[in-house]
Amino acid sequence: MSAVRPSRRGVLTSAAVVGAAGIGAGVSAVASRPAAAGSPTASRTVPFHGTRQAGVTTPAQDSLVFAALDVTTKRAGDLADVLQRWSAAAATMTTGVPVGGPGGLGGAGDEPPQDTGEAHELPAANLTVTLGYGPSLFDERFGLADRRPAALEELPALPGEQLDPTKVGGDLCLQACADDPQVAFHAVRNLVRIGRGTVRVRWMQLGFGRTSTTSTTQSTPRNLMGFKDGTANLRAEDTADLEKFVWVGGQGAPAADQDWMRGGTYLVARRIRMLIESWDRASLGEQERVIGRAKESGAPLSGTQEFDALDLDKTVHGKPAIDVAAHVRLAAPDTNGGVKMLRRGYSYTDGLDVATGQLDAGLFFIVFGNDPHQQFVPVQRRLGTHDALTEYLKHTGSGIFACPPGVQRDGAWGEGLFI
Ligand SMILES: C=CC1=C(C)c2cc3[nH]c(cc4nc(cc5[nH]c(cc1n2)c(C)c5CCC(=O)O)C(CCC(=O)O)=C4C)c(C)c3C=C
Ligand SMILES: [Fe+2]
Repeated sequence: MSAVRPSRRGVLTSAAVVGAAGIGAGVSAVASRPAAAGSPTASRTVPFHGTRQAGVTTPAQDSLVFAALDVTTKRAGDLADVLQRWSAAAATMTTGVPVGGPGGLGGAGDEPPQDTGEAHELPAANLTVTLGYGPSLFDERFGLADRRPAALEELPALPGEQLDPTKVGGDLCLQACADDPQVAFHAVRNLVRIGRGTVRVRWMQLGFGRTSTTSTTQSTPRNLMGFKDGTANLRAEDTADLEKFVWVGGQGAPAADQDWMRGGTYLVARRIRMLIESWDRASLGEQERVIGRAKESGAPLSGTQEFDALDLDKTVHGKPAIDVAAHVRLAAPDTNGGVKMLRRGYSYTDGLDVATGQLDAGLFFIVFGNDPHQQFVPVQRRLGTHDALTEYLKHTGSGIFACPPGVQRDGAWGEGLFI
């Protein structure tokens, strides 16, 4: 019998998780169930309750299930009820326990069990569930028009995007992340089931590998272009920058214009298809010029080590070491008025695009910030116009959501708005 060796990424993540206990929406080392063999991180739990929602600064887990939903009722009370039931179910599932408690898979033989069952005996796998409200939730249906924060405005049309109308918007979003894809899927599936009759899924995206680092304890993963992604990201340990750029009303950030959003953040999601076949035909030199970093080491083309700072003024044989159209030059805070963001995206594939015979795969880009129209939007405008990477990308899905602050132990999602 061959022993199953934990993957290198798994080992690193495990160490990371232990080291990161207490950071941000802290990861607790309390195991709710025995860890599955060969799965060193799987028994870890991330507390659902706290001052911040989990799933923002939590060390990025391996898998994502993202769902945008529409509210199908006009009764605010029905939605409040679902949000309360969602809070209880999410709190339970994040400890590795079925919806409805330890007996949630059983019950009366003539009724469906409270829990669908596919995560039974799987560990909690660092499951986090993060809720967001879309701008459309603040239309006339629930009388919330004057409660919409100014920053929660629909994204404008952006250069070069080719959005699929079936992958845009949503009244609500649920971001479930876990180190086991079945645990993440189980969470969204059960919440959708609880919401039946009040909410319905508008669009959904599965992600299978993190493309960012959100803690100094994590190693840098690679995206589907084969490049290290997340090197220059904001991290849970960058507390002053998180206050300034991520948390609404944080120190050094603009004041919150709605009390219910203080301590929350905004999530922008972009489904970005990579034109993988073209990329794979590009030479190594061209790929590195386009990104502005070396493929193997991840070092900026102006340096030698992954974490060397970008030197945008350095020239080699009279030419900029980092090309004028390189992605990192055009995305860097130094060339964008100092703007920073917390990237927390995932690789995705939806198999074959039968219309073209090419792979439908790329990056499900998720970014958190306290003022997306001054952060994501201007940077993306610039990238969409000048970035050499744009030739290899197609933005096909999009959404913006306000993620309220965390839920206290005796509280529920929807507080300050519906409850
Ligand atoms: C609007 C913001 C951004 C989008 C959209 C975006 C898409 C995107 N990025 C990569 C690959 C890499 N990005 C890298 C760095 C990087 N990207 C952004 C912003 C967006 N990227 C920022 C702010 C940065 C950091 C720049 C800096 O300060 O140096 C890198 C380099 C490694 C890293 O620092 O993370 C890669 C690689 C892809 C493939 C992509 C769309 C599919
Ligand atoms: Fe990028």
